[in-house]
Amino acid sequence: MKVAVLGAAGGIGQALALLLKTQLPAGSQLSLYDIAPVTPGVAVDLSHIPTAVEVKGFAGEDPTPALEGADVVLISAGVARKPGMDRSDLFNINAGIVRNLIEKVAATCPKALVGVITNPVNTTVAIAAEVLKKAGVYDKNRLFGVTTLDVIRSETFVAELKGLNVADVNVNVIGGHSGVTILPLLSQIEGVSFTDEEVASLTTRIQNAGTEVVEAKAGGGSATLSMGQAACRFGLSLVRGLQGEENVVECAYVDGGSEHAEFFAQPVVLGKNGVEKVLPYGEVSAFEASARDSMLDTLKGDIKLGVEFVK
Ligand SMILES: NC(=O)C1=CN([C@@H]2O[C@H](COP(=O)(O)OP(=O)(O)OC[C@H]3O[C@@H](n4cnc5c(N)ncnc54)[C@H](O)[C@@H]3O)[C@@H](O)[C@H]2O)C=CC1
Ligand SMILES: O=C([O-])CC(=O)C(=O)O
Repeated sequence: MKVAVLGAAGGIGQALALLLKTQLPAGSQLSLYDIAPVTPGVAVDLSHIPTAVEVKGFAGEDPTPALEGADVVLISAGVARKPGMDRSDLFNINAGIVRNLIEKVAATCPKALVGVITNPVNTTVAIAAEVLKKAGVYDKNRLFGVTTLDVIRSETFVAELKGLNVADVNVNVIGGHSGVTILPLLSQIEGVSFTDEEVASLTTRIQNAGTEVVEAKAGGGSATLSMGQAACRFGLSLVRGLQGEENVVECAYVDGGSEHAEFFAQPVVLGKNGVEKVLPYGEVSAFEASARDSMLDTLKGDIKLGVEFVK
């Protein structure tokens, strides 16, 4: 199994690479690429950790050598937010970065499962899809916006609030990955009840959790360590699916035939070809139905921006 990380010298990339070096199945290859010249050094550094995962690092303008033979590609290349910025403020720089990297994916490893972390995810995934379509290699089951950070945050915050063992808490988060498009389905959590005030404040906290980190880091970037963990969880789930494990389920932002929007985050079963099945997200409360319906204009606008960028 070969996993490539693009943006591997960055805050997320290095955390993710470390976790993958220690957690990928024995015999895997980890391929690290970033424009930063330090990247081969990051790979040498990681290669001294005694696990049966081979690490190689590549720097420079062309990601092709890093992508050859990749089964999974995780992309965190791009710029991160500073206080006062919205995720959509990253579009001007990150749209072009994602487009260029996906062009190389299309040419080098078109069958790879691709997880896009780079913000604004609602838009960069639409860009990736359009680039893959242009190249004639688009397979909607192989492209994912990584929204796992919203899931692990929801699980953490719910467990804290209710005094639960976080390992027992599972939360589906649907929609997209910014502001009001992030919708945790708190009403579905088994054995837990919330007051209306708790639902409203917890939902807002989960939607603004990225900003919470951006402000706390005071100009030093956005979430990197929790995102490294989230991306590792998602990447390992992609690998487990590819290896034929059954019942691997994650929420992800996919082109899954949703009635709501062209791309929509919801639970999917992962398998040998990526998305094996899109699962219904189940019953929602009146609060959640209203939040879902009122996010759709924003989400569709974000998607349209990505489609138009490539056209
Ligand atoms: N999906 C999600 O839940 C989350 C997404 N993010 C996003 O992830 C992205 C990366 O964040 P960080 O790692 O904190 O940023 P960072 O600035 O620490 O790292 C980004 C890396 O990308 C590299 N890079 C820039 N252009 C490149 C290119 N053309 N090819 C290859 N590498 C390139 C840079 O050299 C740098 O090493 C940001 O867009 C951020 O908003 C951050 C947190 C959560
Ligand atoms: O908020 C940001 O800019 C980074 C991000 O996507 C998150 O932490 O959820």
